[in-house]
Amino acid sequence: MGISVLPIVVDGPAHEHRTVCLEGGLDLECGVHLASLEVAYCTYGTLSPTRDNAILVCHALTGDQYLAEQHPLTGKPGWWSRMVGPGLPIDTDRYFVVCSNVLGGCMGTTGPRSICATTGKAWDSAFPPITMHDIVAAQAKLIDHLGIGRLFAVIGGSMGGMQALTWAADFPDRVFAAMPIATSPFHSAQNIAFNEVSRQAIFADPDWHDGHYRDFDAIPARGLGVARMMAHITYLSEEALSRKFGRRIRHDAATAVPASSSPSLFGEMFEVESYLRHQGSSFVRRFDANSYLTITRAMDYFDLAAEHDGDLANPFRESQTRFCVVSFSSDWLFPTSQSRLLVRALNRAGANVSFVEIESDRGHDAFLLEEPDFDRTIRGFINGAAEHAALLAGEG
Ligand SMILES: CC(=O)SCCNC(=O)CCNC(=O)[C@H](O)C(C)(C)COP(=O)(O)OP(=O)(O)OC[C@H]1O[C@@H](n2cnc3c(N)ncnc32)[C@H](O)[C@@H]1OP(=O)(O)O
Ligand SMILES: N[C@@H](CCO)C(=O)O
Repeated sequence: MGISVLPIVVDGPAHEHRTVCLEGGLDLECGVHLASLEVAYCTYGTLSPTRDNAILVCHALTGDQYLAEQHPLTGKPGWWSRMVGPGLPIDTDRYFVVCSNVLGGCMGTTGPRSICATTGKAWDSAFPPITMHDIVAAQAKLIDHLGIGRLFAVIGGSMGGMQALTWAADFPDRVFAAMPIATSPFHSAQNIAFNEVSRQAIFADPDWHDGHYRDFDAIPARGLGVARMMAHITYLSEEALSRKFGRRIRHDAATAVPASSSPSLFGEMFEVESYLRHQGSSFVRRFDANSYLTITRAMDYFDLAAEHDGDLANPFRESQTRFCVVSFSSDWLFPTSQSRLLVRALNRAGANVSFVEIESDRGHDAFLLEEPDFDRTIRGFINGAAEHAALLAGEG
């Protein structure tokens, strides 16, 4: 197995960034065999001699492995820097934390930008369709490579929560505790609809070139930017947008973030428009359109009950995993009602499950923000699971 190790940087908890080429490639659910599987990942903390302290953190749709240190493209802190580190709720003094870029991504793990072994060219839009099971299977190969049998915990928000659930369903003996956050056991019709609008925005961009835009030295920046603008609205809430911007007009419209195509009508724009343009244009600088299409599709396919004879309890029967399901009260993208469905199914399956709805008016992305109750919930669940593990070890 080939490994490249990037230097440790000292802007967060001690960590390593690596890309590993995993032998044997990966058989995808669609029937395609990926001859080469590379996984880019970051680790924080130290694996215990008994290898029982590993926490896998799974990222959301546009996240990546830069969990708790500076992002190389944006220069910003890792997306969960406030959650992962020494003494933080996911405490790197106690736990060995792993976060990998998902299969299909664009930050080093095999995805549309990778070279197809058969053609010798980048896959681009010919990258095969993948599922949440494929994403998790690639992570499982990484966890094997790290010599970890059972993960102490798998934690993730949004699409990261879909991965946490898939881990518990596909590898019940390898997950001691699971925390699916702001997520759902299936992607709803409304969410598929939003994804489809995003995809159509990309396809409508004249720089799309059937997904082979890189051959034309182009990127479908307008389409991808609009896709992100639209999606970003779904990550917030009416309250959050009203509080941030209300109906305020941006008076320095001339110097505001430019629109990707047309000028602002009437020479002025609302602050919220400027904000969304900023979100769209900064996203385009860090993400690839084909990865966006690949991963949104994987989310759309996700439906754990449908795969198990229509009963969501089925994948969790016999499960020994401790679950803590977390939702946010103002999350209308992955509403609490979907978490409740999951909790009911876990109860029917006889699983060990707790459920917390965090009061927040900041919408879906609240899981990325400062929410003291949420921090306490994560810390409490991890501590409780550790006590349980110690008890079991004592009994054994
Ligand atoms: C789980 C994972 O894997 S993480 C997923 C990938 N990461 C993300 O999705 C993070 C991107 N998302 C965000 O930044 C989301 O906005 C949030 C909700 C998480 C952050 O919320 P907040 O910290 O409240 O930041 P906010 O939403 O106000 O956005 C701040 C940005 O908007 C800009 N901004 C704010 N107001 C305006 C305005 N009127 N006009 C233009 N830009 C504006 C700020 O300058 C800042 O820009 P920067 O990010 O380039 O520094
Ligand atoms: N804002 C996060 C969560 C979306 O579910 C992301 O872009 O990945």
